[in-house]
Amino acid sequence: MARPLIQLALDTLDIPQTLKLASLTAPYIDIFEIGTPSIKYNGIALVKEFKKRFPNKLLLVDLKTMDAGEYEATPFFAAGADITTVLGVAGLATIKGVINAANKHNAEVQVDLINVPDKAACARESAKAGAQIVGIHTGLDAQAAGQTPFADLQAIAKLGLPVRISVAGGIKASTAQQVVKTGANIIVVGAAIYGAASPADAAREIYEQVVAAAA
Ligand SMILES: O=C([C@H](O)CO)[C@H](O)[C@H](O)COP(=O)(O)O
Repeated sequence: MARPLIQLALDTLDIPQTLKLASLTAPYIDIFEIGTPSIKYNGIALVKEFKKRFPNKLLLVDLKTMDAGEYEATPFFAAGADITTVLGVAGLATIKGVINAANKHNAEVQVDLINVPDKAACARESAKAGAQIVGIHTGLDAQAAGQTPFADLQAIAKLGLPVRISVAGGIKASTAQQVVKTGANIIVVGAAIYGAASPADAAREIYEQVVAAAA
């Protein structure tokens, strides 16, 4: 099996701290994600800064677009985003708008299935519309209420759709192998790395778990 990619969700608001985290963990990370709180707080300048500092990494900007898909996503692709996210609950017109923007910039779209009632239907429609990635996502607030992404990941993986599957929601070293074996192509990790005493060690441990599971 090809090794799934590891995505670091950078949800910290402080720019120097964010860039330091990225530098410390870079050997083990394939995709840097500028998290939703950070992109709202810091804006598009941070996208340009990341592209300049980490030209060899993929960059996902977690816009979680809800409306005006093409209009909102276009400047972020133009600034260097390789992937942006659009909410599944936004509906197909908005999803298609972000796909149009991505296609014009040779970039990709992730449809985030957070809080989508019928995730299978949304994943099918997103794949048909040309999205490259669907995201199984238990958000931070849902995690605090005890929810996990594992059952949804299993259900979507079973569909065998022509999209890559990303999984996010409290993933850590002890659950990394499980999500790889269930069929995730992109493993998103936030708090388990940025909240660790040693983010570099935490990232390396997750990398080793993903490599082992994919072997
Ligand atoms: O997307 C996220 C969340 O909605 C805040 O923007 C997180 O980045 C994502 O859930 C990954 O973080 P962890 O759950 O802490 O691993």
